[in-house]
Amino acid sequence: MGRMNEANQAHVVADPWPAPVATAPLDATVTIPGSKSLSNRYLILAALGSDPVRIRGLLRSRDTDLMMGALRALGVTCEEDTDEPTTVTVTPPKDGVFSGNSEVFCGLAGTVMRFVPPLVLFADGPVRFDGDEQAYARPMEPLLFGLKQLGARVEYHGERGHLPFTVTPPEHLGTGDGKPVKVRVDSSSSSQFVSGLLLAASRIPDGVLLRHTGTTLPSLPHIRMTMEDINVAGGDVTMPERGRWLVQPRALGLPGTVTVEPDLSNAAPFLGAALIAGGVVRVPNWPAHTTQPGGLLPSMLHKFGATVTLDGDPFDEVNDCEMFDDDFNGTLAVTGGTSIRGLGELDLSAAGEIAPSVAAIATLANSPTELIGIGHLRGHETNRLAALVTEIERVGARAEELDNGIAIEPVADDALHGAVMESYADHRMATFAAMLGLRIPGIEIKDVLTTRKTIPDFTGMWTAMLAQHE
Ligand SMILES: O=C(O)C1=C[C@@H](OP(=O)(O)O)[C@@H](O)[C@H](O)C1
Ligand SMILES: C=C(OP(=O)(O)O)C(=O)O
Repeated sequence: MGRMNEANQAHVVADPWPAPVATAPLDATVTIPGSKSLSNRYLILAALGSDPVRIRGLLRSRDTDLMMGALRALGVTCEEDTDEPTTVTVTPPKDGVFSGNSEVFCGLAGTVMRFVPPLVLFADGPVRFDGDEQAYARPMEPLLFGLKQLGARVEYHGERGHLPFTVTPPEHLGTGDGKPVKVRVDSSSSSQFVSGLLLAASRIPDGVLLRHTGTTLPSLPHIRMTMEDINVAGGDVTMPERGRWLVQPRALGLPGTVTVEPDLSNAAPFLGAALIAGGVVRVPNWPAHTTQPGGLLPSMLHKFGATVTLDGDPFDEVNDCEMFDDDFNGTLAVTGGTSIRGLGELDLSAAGEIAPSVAAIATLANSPTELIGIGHLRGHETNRLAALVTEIERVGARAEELDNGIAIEPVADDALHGAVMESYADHRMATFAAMLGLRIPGIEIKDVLTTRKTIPDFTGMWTAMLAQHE
């Protein structure tokens, strides 16, 4: 049975949270917890190795607790340091074989439901996967189709192509003829199908040749992150052309200690606050080189009208990555101007997960913004395009759903008004509402604790940021 712990429960629903209004320009420094995407990749790669790996700066939130719960169900040990819960040592099963006849609970975590099923290829029996009821709507079929091409059997217990399901490992792995297994999947509804298959592929004898068959491919930085992390773990994965990956068979092993970067997508609401409330917000430990899509934020915030510096150097220079060593970390500082410029058309296909934060800034801009390339957000924690339109209109601004995105038309500040806003069990819809609340009095957010999906204490961090002002 999957472990019943706090992560297995969606969250405790309390009264709506009155979002604080910024009464003075900010002058805040905000330390952002570890990246969800890097934390959960390191946990998977450590589980696929043969020696213990110490992960420092691990995000401790619902999605990473669910990942550790999933790995424990498969026979992996995840042990947190007694005095530092963000340091966790992962020890893979002795013989590299994961425990079958087990159950994994995915909650609403895309990284758990897409990265863990491929581990069943190396298990000694079937594994049943389940999650929050809301997770039943999220697309799964392309990943499971990929696993079938690698020899696994899949049985659906509800709707075909969705949670809950059981994966049974194949009797033999690989082609046996010295050639990589050819796998074709349509990853247009989530990059996580490609990432999940790549993470496991190094352990398939003779390797894997993976091809994406769809016309669009979202979140390419997240796929590059997967490739980089696999290669850091001693793997050999290349992308000879866009939409095609070759994974050589390799024994994986992360370095003995790895350190997780701050979650740059979770930095977005805080940095965006500088534009909305005015003043300056600083985020320490900002990596000059990163595969996180949040690395696109400095240039985006600059276009919205912010002044952006890294360790005091102006944005134009910090954008020139040649200036910095690979492991350079600096303090990113974002200073708001007198008004926010709308961006016209902005393609967010590379960074869909920051769309709600970008939408909040665009709602308070002085001209329209169209966010495009994000049709796949309909399959995120909730249908984010529909949710954003509803919530933007709820406070009196105008928005429209497009085929592949959302058009936002700001209105005069005095046409905006407070409201009790829905969060749809979606951490980013809750932080979106908090951003609007900085400028619109009377916003209350239902179920704000849903932010625990990726931030352990969002309301505490938000209140502390507002307490630091000019
Ligand atoms: O691989 C990852 O860690 C992620 C990939 C993206 O998924 P999609 O490609 O489904 O948007 C992103 O939105 C998600 O938050 C995290
Ligand atoms: C889409 C997201 O999450 P998930 O990893 O559950 O897909 C997100 O965090 O914005």
